[in-house]
Amino acid sequence: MAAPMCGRTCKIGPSILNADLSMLAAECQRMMDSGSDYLHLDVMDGQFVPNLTFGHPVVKCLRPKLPSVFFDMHMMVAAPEQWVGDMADAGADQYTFHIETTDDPARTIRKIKEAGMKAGIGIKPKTPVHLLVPFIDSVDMVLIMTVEPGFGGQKFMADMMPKVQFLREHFPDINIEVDGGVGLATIQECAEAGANMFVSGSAVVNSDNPRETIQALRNIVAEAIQKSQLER
Ligand SMILES: O=C(CO)[C@@H](O)[C@H](O)COP(=O)(O)O
Ligand SMILES: [Fe+2]
Repeated sequence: MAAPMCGRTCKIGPSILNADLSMLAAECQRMMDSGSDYLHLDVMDGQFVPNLTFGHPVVKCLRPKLPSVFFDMHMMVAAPEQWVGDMADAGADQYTFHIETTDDPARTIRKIKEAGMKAGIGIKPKTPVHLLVPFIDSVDMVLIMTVEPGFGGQKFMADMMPKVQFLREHFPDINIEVDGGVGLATIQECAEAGANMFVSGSAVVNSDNPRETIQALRNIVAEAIQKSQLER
């Protein structure tokens, strides 16, 4: 299962955005049966991103069918504080908002934690990584988007890796999640840069053998960690 990275475990969390959403619960179960560590659920409101997916009512239906699965909510919404209570009640475990959507990230983080969820903070490709620094110590995870948020199946943006490197160098023990275009051809550079939580959507959901793909992703990450440790 998950491998250690700089004191943090490495985890693979499929995004089900490009799954058959008419069979969402079954698709989520299929991903977990294939060896995933958690599920990354993309919530889009059509305002922050030009796409619309689902909200807390769907999460509320999923939770009893997947009682022990970690739900990593990627909240691509213009008003993240509006949905904190509903998502917590629905059974979300982690609530990741985008720093671009709030005038007071510290207040947003506080509200998420008061609701009993882990807090994640994310940035879009054009947002500089230094804006995250004041909040790193109060969140459970940082999300570095490696595509422009809104859709699955986009091309990985390798020029986001310096953001991951910066964070890992300055904050060796935080959870750093990468999200967007992460697959067999791109996960190595994510791991080498220092990410330890890997969202992979199309690469896993559309795979003929998701279990094999997830295991291959894990192997690439493990090799990258070993290589980086040997080079120290
Ligand atoms: O948040 C998003 C897109 O906005 C991601 O979670 C994607 O859904 C990941 O899918 P792939 O790029 O891996 O296909
Ligand atoms: Fe996402």
